[in-house]
Amino acid sequence: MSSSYPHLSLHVAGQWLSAASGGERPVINPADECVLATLPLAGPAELAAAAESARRGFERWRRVRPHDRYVILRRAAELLRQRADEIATVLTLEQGKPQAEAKREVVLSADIIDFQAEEAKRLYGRAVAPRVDGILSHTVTRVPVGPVAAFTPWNFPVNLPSRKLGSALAAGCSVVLKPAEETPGSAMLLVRCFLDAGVPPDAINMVCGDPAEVSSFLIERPEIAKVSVTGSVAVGKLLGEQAARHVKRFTGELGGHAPVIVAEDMCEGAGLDFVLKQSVTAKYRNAGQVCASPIRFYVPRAQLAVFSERFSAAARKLQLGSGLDAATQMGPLSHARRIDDMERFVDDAVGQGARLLTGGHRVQRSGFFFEPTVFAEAPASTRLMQQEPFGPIAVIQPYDTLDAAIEQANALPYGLGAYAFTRDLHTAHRLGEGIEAGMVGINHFGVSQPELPFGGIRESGIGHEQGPEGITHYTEIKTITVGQPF
Ligand SMILES: NC(=O)C1=CN([C@@H]2O[C@H](COP(=O)(O)OP(=O)(O)OC[C@H]3O[C@@H](n4cnc5c(N)ncnc54)[C@H](O)[C@@H]3O)[C@@H](O)[C@H]2O)C=CC1
Ligand SMILES: O=Cc1ccc(S(=O)(=O)O)cc1
Repeated sequence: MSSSYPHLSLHVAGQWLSAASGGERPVINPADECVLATLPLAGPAELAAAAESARRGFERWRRVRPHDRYVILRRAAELLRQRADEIATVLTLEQGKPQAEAKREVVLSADIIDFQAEEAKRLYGRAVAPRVDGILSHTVTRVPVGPVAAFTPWNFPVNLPSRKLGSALAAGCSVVLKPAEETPGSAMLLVRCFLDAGVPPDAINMVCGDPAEVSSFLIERPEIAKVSVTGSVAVGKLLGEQAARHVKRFTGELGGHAPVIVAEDMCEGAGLDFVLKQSVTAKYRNAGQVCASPIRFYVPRAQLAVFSERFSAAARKLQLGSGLDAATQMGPLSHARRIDDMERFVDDAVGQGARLLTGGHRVQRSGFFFEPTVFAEAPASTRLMQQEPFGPIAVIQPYDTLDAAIEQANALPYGLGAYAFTRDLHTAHRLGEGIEAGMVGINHFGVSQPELPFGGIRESGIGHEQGPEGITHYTEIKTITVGQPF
């Protein structure tokens, strides 16, 4: 147990619960496999209480004026900033990423909440002129959708709940949050910031448990009006189907398989240095466990050898270690399942003839460490070219023409993040328009910003988070039309 890691509780009906009817499970430090704490798990009794609480919390919170919601949420963001060091340490302990990355995540989360808080004041409606006599007014407004069941994964345990809590609360919704069981500590500290800032205790519930049981239970509850999930395509489809069965609103931020097209004009000199530095940093950030992480790098065939060699050399140099060590550039994967999955991706790619340039193995030490791995020329039939590895594996592919590269980039049934590098404005437009994805970054990887909508097309998801669009997914449109009484 670590003294920097908190005692874990669930938050149900305004109470912090250190024990619950679903039993308990350990939370593991992925850097050394030691137990950090014991997490209580909700059973049906706590889940029902959480849903009922969210109903009560909604009735109260929806009546808080938008300006007052804004003040409370800005305060929550400020508390998050004040507590950033403490929360970042907890995040690193339970998730593994380097502490500086964890701190950036916490501070960025505060900015996300701030932006959505501001949007609470801008949920504008409109007045429409009646077309017939006897009608006084038509008013179209946006109202909060109701209590939200929010499911978030372990790769960004503060950022992803902040996106959902920030937008839902700004809109006037209450929330039952189920953070990942692997990373509940930092989510719990985030929830505390909202409560300490003045969000009514009934309006935020936090439960952990068996993920499938919790989601099935909550989605069926009549109190829950909307389901919001960040996770795999498979889990998104499952929860989306359950939500659709009850005609409940649904937002899904699901997986991707981000391509990176490097144009010929960026393949030498300072251009190539720039692309490689940005690409290796982005690829191995959070050990590749990012839904918009670059995966497939497309380079001109004549440049394949040089690009692959330099990319692999930079990947080999990355310093692996505990996220608490300031020298660490890449931490462990977040849990043991990821290591097994990496090995399956590697075995399948090697078995199908992809060229393994570096890495490919679990690091022989305690903790869930996997070598930064680079493949080249992987057949389209490999699992690596079809499913997101969600880990530190990159694949470098040759292309013959820019149109062929765009075609390959668009070949998968996903479309979340996509990237391209060029110094030519005309090519930048051609790539920006030709690549099919929710977010296309040209000459940089920073597509996720609090001010911009974050979301995917095709199987990568439904709806957006962040930006002015974020809050709208937690509202319904309501029209009130008033006629003369006689
Ligand atoms: N889009 C994203 O940010 C994320 C995507 N993923 C994807 O998921 C794949 C597998 O991840 P793993 O953690 O190994 O496996 P997993 O699929 O068991 O779990 C992924 C996340 O979904 C949650 N989950 C699983 N089943 C659920 C259910 N029925 N209801 C509600 N929540 C559920 C888990 O608690 C966990 O947080 C990754 O390879 C990656 O492709 C995972 C985490 C985040
Ligand atoms: O996994 C999705 C995800 C989470 C966070 C970010 S960012 O930190 O805002 O860049 C990007 C993708």
